[in-house]
Formats: sequence, C-alpha cells, structure tokens
Amino acid sequence: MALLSASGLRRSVDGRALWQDLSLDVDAGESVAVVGPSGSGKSLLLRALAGLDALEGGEITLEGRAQAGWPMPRYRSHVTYLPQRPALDGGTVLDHLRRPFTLAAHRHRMFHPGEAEALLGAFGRDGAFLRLDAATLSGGEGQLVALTRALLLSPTVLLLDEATASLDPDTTRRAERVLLGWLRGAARRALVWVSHDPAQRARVASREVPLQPQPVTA
Ligand SMILES: Nc1ncnc2c1ncn2[C@@H]1O[C@H](COP(=O)(O)OP(=O)(O)OP(=O)(O)O)[C@@H](O)[C@H]1O
Repeated sequence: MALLSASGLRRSVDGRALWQDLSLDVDAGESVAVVGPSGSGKSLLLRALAGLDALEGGEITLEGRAQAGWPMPRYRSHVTYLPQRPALDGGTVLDHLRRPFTLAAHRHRMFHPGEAEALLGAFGRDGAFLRLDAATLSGGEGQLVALTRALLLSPTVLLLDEATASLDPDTTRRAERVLLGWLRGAARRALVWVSHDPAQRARVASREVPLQPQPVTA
C-alpha cells in the first residue's frame, strides 16, 4: 500500500483545467519530484496533498485512509507542506520553533531546544541563530527556520515546494543531506519535491512525476 496516494484528481482555475485525472502514488521511503512548467499546478497539487487546497474531484489517501476521514489538524501533522516563502511574523527563531508544540495537533510531542540546535547546526547555523528576530530574516534564513520546524514536528510526508530555492549552494547541499537523512531515519516517511533545478532533482529524487499542461478549451 502506498504511503500517500492520489487518484483521479481534478482541478481547474478560472475555467482552465490544470489536471483532469491525475494519479500519484508515493511509497514509504521514496523521494519523488513533481515536475512541470510554471503554472502547471505543482504548488496547487502539493497544497491539495497537504489538505490546504480544495479539489474538484478525486481522492487522496494517507496510509490507506481517505484524507476526508482524518481529523484535519492530525492529517496536516503527518503531511506537511513547506512553501518557498514561509510566513514568519514576530518573535525570535526559538519562539517560532517552539510555538507549534503548543497546538492541539502536536501536544503529544515535546519541544527539545537541543534538537533544534542540532538541526540548525547541520544547516551551518550556530545557537545565536535561535535568538534572531524571525521577522528580519533573509529569504534563505526563513527557509531554514521552516525546514527545522517541520523536521522537529516529525511528519510522515514532507512536501517541499521550492523549499531550498533561496539558500546558497553550500546550505542547499546541507539541507538536502539533512532531508535525505531524515527520510532514512524511519521506515514510513517520504519526500515530495518541487524544484526547477534539474541538478537538484537528480541529487535528491529517485523518480519524476510530470504534470502535463492541459490544452486550453474554448
Ligand atoms: N488561489 C488561486 N486562485 C486562482 N488561481 C490560482 C490560485 N493559486 C494558483 N492559481 C493559478 O493556478 C495555476 C497553477 O499555479 P501553481 O502555483 O500551482 O503553479 P506552479 O506549477 O507551482 O508554478 P511555478 O512553477 O511558477 O511555481 C497558475 O496559473 C496560478 O495563477
């Protein structure tokens, strides 16, 4: 049984069909890239897989259970979407990493500052990074906070929407190593990448799922 499965997905925007009958299976342990031209609906697909965006048809299952049958906060704690530009408002980096642990969906988890420091260390940042004002971070630094926060929350599937696109090459490689290490760290995990960088896809993904642009109908 696939870990995350989508079948017969249908979605249009402003009367334009993005996908008509899209299916995708992601097995445990897999790292998959979704590819397609700008505007083909890659972000919308990842958001739909995360339960953040409505579908017009089709079904998504996690561990064989329909998305609609999961309590949504719990589903989203398993299937986590990381956008290219994470929204980070006031507070320090430490505040941002700690805050999700106060939510009901994560209340069974404990925040361990040492784990956060270890992850940030793997990304090449020291403990002082935790004290920075999150609202003033650069785009790449914001992505590191989002990646760290997501990993600390131990999801099952991470959906990475250009989630390293603002990082310098060295930090990108570090992030890729951390993410692939995370994937190998437990049996039932998976990664789904959207990346416009073919070299990155070749490094991190074992296969590519193409999103074909649909013909425009009158
Ligand atoms: N909330 C929305 N309402 C209406 N149209 C939307 C919405 N979100 C996205 N779209 C449109 O849907 C199409 C697909 O958008 P999406 O962001 O998924 O593309 P993408 O494949 O990720 O593109 P890129 O590679 O440029 O990031 C685009 O034409 C976009 O303008």
